[in-house]
Amino acid sequence: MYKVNLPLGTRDSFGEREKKKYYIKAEIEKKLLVNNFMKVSTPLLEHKEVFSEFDLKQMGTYQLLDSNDESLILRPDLTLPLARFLATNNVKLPQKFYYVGERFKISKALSGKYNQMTQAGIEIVGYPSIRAELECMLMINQISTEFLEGKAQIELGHAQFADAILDELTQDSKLKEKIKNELFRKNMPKYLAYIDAFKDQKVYEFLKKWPRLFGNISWVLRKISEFELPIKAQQIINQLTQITSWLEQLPNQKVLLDLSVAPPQSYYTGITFKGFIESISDYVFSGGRYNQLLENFQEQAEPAVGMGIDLEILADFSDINIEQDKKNLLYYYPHQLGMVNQILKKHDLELSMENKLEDALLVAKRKNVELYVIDKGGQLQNVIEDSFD
Ligand SMILES: N[C@@H](Cc1c[nH]c[nH+]1)C(=O)O
Repeated sequence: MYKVNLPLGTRDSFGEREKKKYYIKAEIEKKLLVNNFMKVSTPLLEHKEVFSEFDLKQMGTYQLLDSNDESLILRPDLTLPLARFLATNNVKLPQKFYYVGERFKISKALSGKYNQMTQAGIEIVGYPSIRAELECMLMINQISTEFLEGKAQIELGHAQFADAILDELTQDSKLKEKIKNELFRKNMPKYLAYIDAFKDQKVYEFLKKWPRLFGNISWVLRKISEFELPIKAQQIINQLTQITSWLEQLPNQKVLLDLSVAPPQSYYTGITFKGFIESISDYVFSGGRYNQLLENFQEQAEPAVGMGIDLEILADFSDINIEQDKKNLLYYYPHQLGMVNQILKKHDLELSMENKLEDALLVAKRKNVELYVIDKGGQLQNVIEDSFD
């Protein structure tokens, strides 16, 4: 017997779930194509170096060897392959791109998570304007409204906020990393021990409150206004305050702010955002600005903003109902195949699979649809049950 069980962390997806996923994917793609996003498909496999940005072991990537014993990676992320693509193809910038594809990460055993996920994503490259971030957030709001009953909340952050605070305190980059680490993990005892060194400084009051500065946006902004921050940090706060006031105009959109969280990806350099629904821990949307990333692949940096959209979560948690019209059936004889071909161009019919007309009729009755046959003149005839009596 062949082995029939699947590798750990993988699954078959089929039937209603797969239909829902396909529908959502198609709707998102349609929206992006009409908005002039260019579709890009890159391979599942890339050279290891494309992901130098990541700690591949910690991330849990699949590594394979090609015929030259060279390490290849099953992509854990689709933004880095797109950056590699831009450096190797002469595509005109600025430009908006999108992709839909599989990504792979080995999750912890028994975590209940899958190692292969379909992700859609957009990358808006070459535009320094805040309009790039706003377009992503508008899209989160629209997808949430269409597929998640408006339940997705947006959580804003900034990849440089922590450095903007810590750069004013110390030049010791190792210490800065340690403080950030404990702050992001909300490990209070260790965090407090590290910041003790700055007890005599004005910013110490802020440092003590920092790990708790997340949640309702007006609450966080009110709290933070009690402190005098370094100029760069204050500029970030001003920018986030401004964006928040714009986001308030989106229908039904809850917005949160987290100033003590690690940026979702190491390559972000500016505003970051995640979209989540309350009942689940994984994010449906995750993105941010990454102005330096392209410099790793080519000479010139490019301003860029992008986000990933988790199609698995959308398929699992969307309650859209994909109503399918019931199709009437066509019973035909194999020698009528040419006529069938003509008829299907004009009529929306499903072909009966039964060999016998009476069986086809039984199926049609069970499905509560009409049954048609093709008469000698090539015309459709509705089959009336009495004809069998
Ligand atoms: N690649 C990121 C999402 C993203 C796209 N563009 C920028 N960020 C992720 O998977 O989290």
